[in-house]
Amino acid sequence: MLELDRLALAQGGFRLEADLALEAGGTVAVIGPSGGGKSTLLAGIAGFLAPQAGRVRWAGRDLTGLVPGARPVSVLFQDGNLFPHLTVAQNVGLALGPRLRLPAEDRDRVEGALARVGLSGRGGDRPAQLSGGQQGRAALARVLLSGRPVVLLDEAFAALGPALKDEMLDLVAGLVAGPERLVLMVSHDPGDATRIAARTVLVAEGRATGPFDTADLLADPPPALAAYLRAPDRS
Ligand SMILES: Nc1ncnc2c1ncn2[C@@H]1O[C@H](COP(=O)(O)OP(=O)(O)OP(=O)(O)O)[C@@H](O)[C@H]1O
Repeated sequence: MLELDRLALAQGGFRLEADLALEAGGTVAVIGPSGGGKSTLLAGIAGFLAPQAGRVRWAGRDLTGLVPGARPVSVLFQDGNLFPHLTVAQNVGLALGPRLRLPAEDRDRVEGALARVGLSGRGGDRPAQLSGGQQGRAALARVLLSGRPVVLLDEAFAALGPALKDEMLDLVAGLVAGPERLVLMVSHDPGDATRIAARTVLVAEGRATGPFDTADLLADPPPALAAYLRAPDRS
């Protein structure tokens, strides 16, 4: 379980409070108005942003004082998930540590992770030789190989076309979001939440609240979310 215990996060003059708990297993969508604090929330969980108050716990372990690399957390952003000068295999292998020359056993594990995301035999390529969707798959392979149970996706697939994005979401639901893991997915598209996230956290008006049943929340949204969902351009 991920616990955000009376957490208070601040960026400049912006302040976000969160006091909620999320059971492991499956995907939780994070939705809310632009500038509402979704990325701030993920930064607080990942450890990029130290809280003003409160604790972050995973499986009962207090993560609050830990640097990002020491947390059981993987993060995927919209861009910049792969180092362009490294091969795909080296990028994926970073999940096992900072070494670029991996022992044979680890090379096998990298190849196994690539196979799971449909990239068998592409380990020697550079990221630029892969399509956008394939780059997303390679980043997911690194998440899988890292074995870190909390996976944060911050608009990770927003740049992909609708069909490719759905493919990536299904890959997340099928491969990443196992019973021991928790995937938190920021998205501007309520359809993403409906597709793979049974639960949703709402981030609006300075608070992260929930989790709510996704279908219930979208069927009867509170005013701040309703106004956002009605907006013609939610990006
Ligand atoms: N580095 C920063 N310094 C000062 N203020 C910041 C910083 N980063 C974010 N903010 C402010 O914090 C607030 C929340 O931003 P955040 O990026 O968390 O929102 P968001 O919900 O992820 O937005 P979007 O959906 O547009 O990506 C905004 O008002 C933003 O201007």
